[in-house]
Amino acid sequence: MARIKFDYTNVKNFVNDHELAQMQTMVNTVDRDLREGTGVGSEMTGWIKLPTDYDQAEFARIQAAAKKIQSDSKVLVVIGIGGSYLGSRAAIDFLHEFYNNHLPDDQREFPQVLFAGNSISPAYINDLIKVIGDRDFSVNVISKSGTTTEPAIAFRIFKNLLERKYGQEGAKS
Ligand SMILES: O=P(O)(O)OC[C@H]1O[C@](O)(CO)[C@@H](O)[C@@H]1O
Repeated sequence: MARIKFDYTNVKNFVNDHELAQMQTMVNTVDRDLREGTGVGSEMTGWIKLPTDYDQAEFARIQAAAKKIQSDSKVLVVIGIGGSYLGSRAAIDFLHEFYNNHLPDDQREFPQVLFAGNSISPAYINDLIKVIGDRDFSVNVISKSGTTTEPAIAFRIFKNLLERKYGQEGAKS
């Protein structure tokens, strides 16, 4: 795995060597706790092994779904609130140029990604539906519990729109 290098050369004008050495002890302890799962809250650190230890079959299913959406949709509506949508938003933000989402369809390599389900504003949903227009769209619902009110409302609205546009069976694929 590629290693991340921390270049603190410029910090040396402000922080003395002995201060950095003191911090090293703390860094070593935290590093060991994270790697060995011995620290407080270690049950929440499964993400550390994600780059190498993950469900490969599930990953393949996600990649196949992404390819299908890229081939048949101009818009992907990501429904979720809080941590359940900010992960995808962060990944999209760091992988794309800033205004990628605002480019015309023929200048974007991937579908426009729009977000829903993070409020109960009917105006927001109406505006979003207007932006989608008559373009083909897909929906990705992200919810750990499946019971959160805001995404549950958005899911019902977009499920209805998908069924009206593609029929009950077509809406599922
Ligand atoms: O993923 P769920 O179950 O819809 O829950 C969403 C909630 O979970 C959190 O992501 C974390 O508690 C909140 O920010 C958000 O309101």
